[in-house]
Amino acid sequence: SLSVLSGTAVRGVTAGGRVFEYIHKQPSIPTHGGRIIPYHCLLGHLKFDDVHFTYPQRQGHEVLKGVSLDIKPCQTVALCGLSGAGKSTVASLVERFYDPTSGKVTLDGINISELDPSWLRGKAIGYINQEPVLFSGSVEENIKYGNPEASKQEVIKAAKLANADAFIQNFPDGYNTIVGERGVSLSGGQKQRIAIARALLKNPSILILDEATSALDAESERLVQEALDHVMVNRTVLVIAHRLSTIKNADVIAVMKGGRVVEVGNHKDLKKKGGIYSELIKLQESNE
Ligand SMILES: Nc1ncnc2c1ncn2[C@@H]1O[C@H](COP(=O)(O)OP(=O)(O)OP(=O)(O)O)[C@@H](O)[C@H]1O
Repeated sequence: SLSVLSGTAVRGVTAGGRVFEYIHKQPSIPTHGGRIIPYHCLLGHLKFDDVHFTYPQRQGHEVLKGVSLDIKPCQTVALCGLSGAGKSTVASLVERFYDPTSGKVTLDGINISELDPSWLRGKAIGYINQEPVLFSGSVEENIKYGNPEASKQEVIKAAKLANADAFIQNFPDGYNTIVGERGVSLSGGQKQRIAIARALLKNPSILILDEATSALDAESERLVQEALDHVMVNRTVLVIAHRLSTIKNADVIAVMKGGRVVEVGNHKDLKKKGGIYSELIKLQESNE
């Protein structure tokens, strides 16, 4: 028994070592400290000014090569382009997971490197992607993660706007149903609607949507899109788009290629222009 136990102990110590290595890791961008824009003054004007960026892990491969983009308050701006063009990297810089190598990203004219990252990510920006993370806990707790101080009424109101209330009420324990690893498993569309309810409770001025409506069946997609239409009102929205059909109504479409923004305009104008955007549309239509 002792010989078996010693093997287990060695494996435990090695695994524990790795866990503590992560716990003690210091992020190069501090998580707290810096300026905060009071909620009533925050407009949500995002600007990229000649931003160059190289991932620290991949020196010598510049991913953004002078991106300039002006996203006015309450505008919906969609980024599209082929895979690897740099769309998700733009979103990572908005959330300040990295700092640009040169150039700057500003929010209401303030360089985001001067802003408190925990405020930026926790209050100013909401992020919805196609694989939302749900924690082991009740549906209510999962929605409340967007704003822990919210009341039950506010949670229900957000769930209704996110088209989630009906399926939640159908669960045996309603809002107290446990989801995640040890609870009910939810479909992709249901998870997304919970994530949207969470974002509604958080009420951020800027919303980043990363491919939020892909990989769903038609009915689910309609419900998610309707919920997104509610959450997009009165906010600055940056959509990272792959399927062009979902971004036709965006105020501005920015087409990226090889780390640069190569075309900017609305759907009608870009289609008429006959450039890269119209090529992408043709490419997508021939694949469908
Ligand atoms: N964490 C990372 N470390 C190093 N290189 C990365 C990292 N993330 C992305 N890249 C590289 O940066 C480039 C741009 O990737 P990015 O994900 O921003 O493109 P994208 O347009 O969003 O692509 P997709 O549509 O496939 O998501 C690619 O060459 C990619 O390999």
